[in-house]
Amino acid sequence: MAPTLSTAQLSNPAEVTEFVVNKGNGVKGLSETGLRALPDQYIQPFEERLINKFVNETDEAIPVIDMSNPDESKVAEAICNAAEKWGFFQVINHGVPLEVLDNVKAATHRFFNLPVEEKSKFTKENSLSTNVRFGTSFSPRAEKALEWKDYLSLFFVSEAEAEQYWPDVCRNEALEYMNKSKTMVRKLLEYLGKNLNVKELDETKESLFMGSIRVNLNYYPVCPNPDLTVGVGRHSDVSSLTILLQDQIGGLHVRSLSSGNWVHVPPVPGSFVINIGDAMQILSNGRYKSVEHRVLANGNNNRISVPIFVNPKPESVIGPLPEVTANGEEPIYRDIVYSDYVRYFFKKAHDGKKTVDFAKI
Ligand SMILES: COc1cc(/C=C/C(=O)SCCNC(=O)CCNC(=O)[C@H](O)C(C)(C)COP(=O)(O)OP(=O)(O)OC[C@H]2O[C@@H](n3cnc4c(N)ncnc43)[C@H](O)[C@@H]2OP(=O)(O)O)ccc1O
Ligand SMILES: O=C(O)CCC(=O)C(=O)O
Ligand SMILES: [Fe+2]
Repeated sequence: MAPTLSTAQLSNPAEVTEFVVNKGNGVKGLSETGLRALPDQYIQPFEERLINKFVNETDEAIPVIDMSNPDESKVAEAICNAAEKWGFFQVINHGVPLEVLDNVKAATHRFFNLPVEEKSKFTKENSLSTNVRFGTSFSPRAEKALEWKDYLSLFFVSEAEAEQYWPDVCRNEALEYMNKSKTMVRKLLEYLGKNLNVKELDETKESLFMGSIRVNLNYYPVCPNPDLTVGVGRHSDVSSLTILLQDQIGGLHVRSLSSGNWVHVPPVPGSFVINIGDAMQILSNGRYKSVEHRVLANGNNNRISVPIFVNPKPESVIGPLPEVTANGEEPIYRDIVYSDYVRYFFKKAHDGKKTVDFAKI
C-alpha cells in the first residue's frame, strides 16, 4: 500500500525529513504519497535550478564513440580527445551484453520496489556492512536543499562479502554488470594511459586506476515541481572513470568545457555514458577533465541510472603520474591519500568542481 502523509505533515519540514531520511521511505515514498507540491527543503536556490531555456539553446552534443570500429587507433584517439575536450562521451558496441544491462535495470526496479521495511535494512544505521548503504539525496546533513534522488551504494570487497551483505534482489545482477564491464574499462584505461605515456596497464597501474569499484543504483521518482529542484546537483565524480547506464527517460546534463552551456546527454539504447573523474584529472595533471554534471527532476516519469565508479584503492596515494611530469611539466596537484579525498567529497553538499581544489598545490 502507498505510504501516506497528511497535508499538515507534508508542510512540516521536520516530519518530511523524518519520513524520507530517518524512516527510510526516501523520495520514492514521498512521491508515492501523491503530494501536489514540493516540500520546502527540496527547493533549490534559483541559480542551481536547470532552466530549460538555457539548455535547449545549444546544439552541442557529447561524442558518441563506436568501440567496435576495427581501426583501434581511431577509437583510442576519439576517446582521448573526448576525455580532454569534454570529460564525457558515450560508447556503443562496447562488448557488454545487452542482457546484462537489462538485468541490472530490472534489478534496480526490484530493489526500489521493495517495501520500506526491507530497504531500511540497508540504511547507514541498519546495514550490516559499511559497504552497503541505502540513502537519499547526497549528504542530507550537510545540504541546505535536498536532492530528489534515492540510491543504493554497493562498494565491492569480494564475491563472498557481496554474497553475505548485498541485497538478494539485485546482488547477482549488480555483480554480473560490474564483472562484465571490466574488459571495456581496461580497454578505456589502456587508451587513456597510452596517451599519458603509461606503457601498459600492469598490476601497479591497474590498482591505481581501478583498484576499487562502487556500483550505485539510483532512483529518481516523479517529482511534483521538477523546475524547483534537482535530481542531482552540480558535481564532478571523484572516481578515475565512471561508467553510467541510464534508462530511456533522460535528464543528465553536462557542462560544456568550451562554451559553459549545459548539454543534455540523450539516452542511446545499449550505450554507456563514460566520464572522467577527479582522480583521473589529478593523475593526468589536468590533461583529462572531470566535468560538472547534474540531473533534472522529472514531473512525469520515474528514472533510474546505474553508475559504476571505478576508483583508486582507498589507501592509494594519488598525484600527477611520473610519466606525465617526466618532461618537466609542473605538477598542479599534490599527492593525497585517496580515501582522504573521498571523505572530503562526502562531507559536504554537492558544490560543482570544488572538491578538486582540495588537491591543488
Ligand atoms: C552523485 O551522487 C552520489 C554519489 C555517491 C557516490 C559516489 C562515489 O562513490 S564515487 C567513488 C568513491 N570512491 C570510493 O568509494 C572508493 C574509496 N572509498 C573509500 O575511500 C572509503 O570507502 C570512504 C568512501 C572514504 C568511506 O570510508 P569510511 O570513512 O570508512 O566510511 P564512513 O565513515 O562510512 O563514511 C564517511 C562519510 O562519507 C559518507 N559516505 C560514505 N559512503 C557513502 C556513500 N556510498 N554514499 C554517500 N555517502 C557516503 C557518509 O556521509 C559518511 O559520513 P557520516 O556522517 O554518514 O558518517 C553516493 C551518493 C550520491 O548521491
Ligand atoms: O543519474 C545520472 O544520470 C547521473 C548520476 C551521477 O551523476 C552520479 O551518480 O554521480
Ligand atoms: Fe556523477
